[in-house]
Amino acid sequence: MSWDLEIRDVSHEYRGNVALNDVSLSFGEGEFVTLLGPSGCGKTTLLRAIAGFLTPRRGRILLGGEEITGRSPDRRPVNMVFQRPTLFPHLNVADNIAFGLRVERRGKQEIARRVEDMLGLVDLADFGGRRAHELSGGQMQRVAMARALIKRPRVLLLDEPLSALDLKVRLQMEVELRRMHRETGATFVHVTHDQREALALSDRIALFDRGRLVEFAAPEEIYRRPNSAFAAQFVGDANVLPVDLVPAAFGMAVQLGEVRMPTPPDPAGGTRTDAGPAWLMVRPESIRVSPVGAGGTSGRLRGSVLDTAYRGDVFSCRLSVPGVPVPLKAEVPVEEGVLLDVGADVDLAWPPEAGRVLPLDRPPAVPPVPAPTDNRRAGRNKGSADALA
Ligand SMILES: Nc1ncnc2c1ncn2[C@@H]1O[C@H](COP(=O)(O)OP(=O)(O)OP(=O)(O)O)[C@@H](O)[C@H]1O
Repeated sequence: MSWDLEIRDVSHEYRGNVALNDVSLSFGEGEFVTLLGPSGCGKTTLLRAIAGFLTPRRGRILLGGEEITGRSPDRRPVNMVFQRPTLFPHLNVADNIAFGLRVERRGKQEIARRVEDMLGLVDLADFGGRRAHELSGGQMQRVAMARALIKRPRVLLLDEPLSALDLKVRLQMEVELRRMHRETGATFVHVTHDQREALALSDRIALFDRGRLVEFAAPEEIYRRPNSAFAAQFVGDANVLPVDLVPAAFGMAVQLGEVRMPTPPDPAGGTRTDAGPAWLMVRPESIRVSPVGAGGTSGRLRGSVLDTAYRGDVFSCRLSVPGVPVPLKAEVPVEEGVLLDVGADVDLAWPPEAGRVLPLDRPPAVPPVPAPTDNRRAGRNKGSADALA
């Protein structure tokens, strides 16, 4: 039997406040799926409905082909790990992990064997005798994982389990989570609003916006070929630029500010034929920035540097382009040594396939373009933030 998890037409409101709006999704057995989206978009509500902590107003949830929508949490092969683990303070790590099996009245030997397996799985083999207050945040979260996994759930629900941890521990735990997922073979359903974490962990990402599922695809697909301006901006913070599609000699052209360019090739094979406003998506790392006239880019698209931030391997910079109401974000590799003085004029270019035309579904949140500054103080981070200092 296959333990696929199916969410069918699920909607939920809290006293008239819509949290989930007709969501349908199915996860294959053993998949690692992340529910991603901004705060309040309904991720936790869906997780709680899968766990059995709430029954959605409408729709059905099936596991292995069997309906579990109204079943109590203890009667579904599902377990949950919370953002902040609550371990029993009077029990040591091994007893905390064993707790669920003791409630099930399993034999002593079986419990001891399974606890040992779990301590190994979460890499805490020598920690069985410690108390909760003798553990770091990351170690507590590992104990919580072991406690949830010891009952061999078919589905493990993870409610932002890494968000309270330091960045370094979080990165380490990401690797560990993937390993635990591989070793247990359970379906992992993980909630986060951190798009970087979702990209790093998931087989597929379900992206939510205001209670609706807006995209469900593999990380690379969402990153490279998002289907909406919202997805492009939420995952990876792409440039989403207002453009006009205008008829040209062969098909359509894209009018960006004062520059007209060919429409990017559409990987789906379709060709846009409807003229009018649209969004053009370009990732910051796809934009090549060069001094005016250099590198044969012929200066079709010219901008000036608004500000820069040194990030170790790249300079993140924002550029103002005439006729474009939002700043363009670009990442310039440090070794290219491009002079990025604030106010400097630069040529911008990107390969045609790096652009993507998106429908005008919803205006992305657009920060106003700050006035260029001529602040040229020494130091690597330059620009409008300095001007405020
Ligand atoms: N118990 C509740 N009573 C009333 N409204 C609620 C309740 N729980 C959640 N909501 C509302 O339902 C919507 C969805 O909430 P939910 O917690 O599912 O979002 P989320 O995406 O998990 O957000 P976050 O990332 O902040 O946890 C929000 O508008 C929230 O205010």
